[in-house]
Amino acid sequence: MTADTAIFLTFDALADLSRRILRHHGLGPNQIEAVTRTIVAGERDGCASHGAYRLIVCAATLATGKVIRDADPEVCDSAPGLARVDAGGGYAQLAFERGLPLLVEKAQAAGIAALAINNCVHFAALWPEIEAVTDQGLVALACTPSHAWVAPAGGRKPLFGTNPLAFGWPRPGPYPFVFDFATSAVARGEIELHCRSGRKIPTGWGIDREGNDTTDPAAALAGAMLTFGGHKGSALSAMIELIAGPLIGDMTSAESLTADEGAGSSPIGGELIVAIDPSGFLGDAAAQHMNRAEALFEGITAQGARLPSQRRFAAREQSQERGGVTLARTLHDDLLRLLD
Ligand SMILES: NC(=O)C1=CN([C@@H]2O[C@H](COP(=O)(O)OP(=O)(O)OC[C@H]3O[C@@H](n4cnc5c(N)ncnc54)[C@H](OP(=O)(O)O)[C@@H]3O)[C@@H](O)[C@H]2O)C=CC1
Ligand SMILES: O=C(O)C1=NCCCC1
Repeated sequence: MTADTAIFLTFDALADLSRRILRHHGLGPNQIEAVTRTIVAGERDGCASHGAYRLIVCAATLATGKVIRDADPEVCDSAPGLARVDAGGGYAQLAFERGLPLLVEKAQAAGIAALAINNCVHFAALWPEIEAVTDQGLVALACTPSHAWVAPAGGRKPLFGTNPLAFGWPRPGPYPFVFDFATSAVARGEIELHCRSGRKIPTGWGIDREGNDTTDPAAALAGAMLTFGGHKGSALSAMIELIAGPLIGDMTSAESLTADEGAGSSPIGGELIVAIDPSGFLGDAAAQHMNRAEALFEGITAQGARLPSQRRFAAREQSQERGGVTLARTLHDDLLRLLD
């Protein structure tokens, strides 16, 4: 492992760098803005695997020709509780932004609604979307398949994606309750970052091509990743394959990898987002019951345990105080090279 120095970038400077890189690699203006918002948010919140590093992945994906660069997502009002966005082969971020108002309107009208994003390229963390829904006072759930990189518990060959599952609950104050995790032991991006910086990975994250435990990140990327929590993460991962794949008429992770044809793009397929309005079940009693939920959070933190996203929100506050983010110089250099 080699020592690395750091470089400070204001939020505007990082957004500007992101725009320049994405433009240089041919992405259209609306797509650039939506992607840039999540890149900056990820880095601001200390999410190294889904922040500025993703610009390297975006550039590689754009080079494969698998992203429709100027895709213009189309929203479709498909049923009283259902909305769809056809992402048109572009990134999921713009599709989500276009579909959000209809999802919120439907959840507020019916108490619950679901948004299916179809035909998108997905590389993002799910919490920005979750927070966009909880900002409207709604409970949120989101998931998406990826590429077949993860062995089912008891198996040794990749079948599932790293399939993130994210949940959000609106709370008084600035921050909702949010968790957002891969159903693999860790996001693939985290293993890629270990590979970049020459760090070993813990056992339990992946196995090599021969099915042996490995601490070598490159061997795990070439072999198979493992689910978190054994058969439990495996079952959740299967659920995500189903409800954000066939249920919404989109690809499983295995189908996404086949469609990739070895090009090395980010996953292609769909995402499912569900929004629930607490007053749908509770009417005027919603506030009273939402207060009871606060006792649960208090019960967690009173034991010295932390809430999921607490680290991320602390990182956000620190970034906001400083007005920007700190990037490893090696990463910054690699990003600048993307402009050559
Ligand atoms: N688009 C895609 O296809 C994919 C995207 N991803 C994204 O990758 C990201 C990282 O995933 P993953 O590596 O699994 O994430 P982590 O394991 O780092 O974190 C998962 C969640 O657990 C929380 N958490 C971590 N440690 C604790 C703790 N000690 N106590 C309480 N909560 C804790 C985190 O909060 P905190 O952030 O505060 O630490 C976070 O909400 C996610 O945002 C996910 O959406 C992953 C797979 C595929
Ligand atoms: O880190 C991961 O795992 C992934 N992130 C973006 C999309 C592919 C999987």
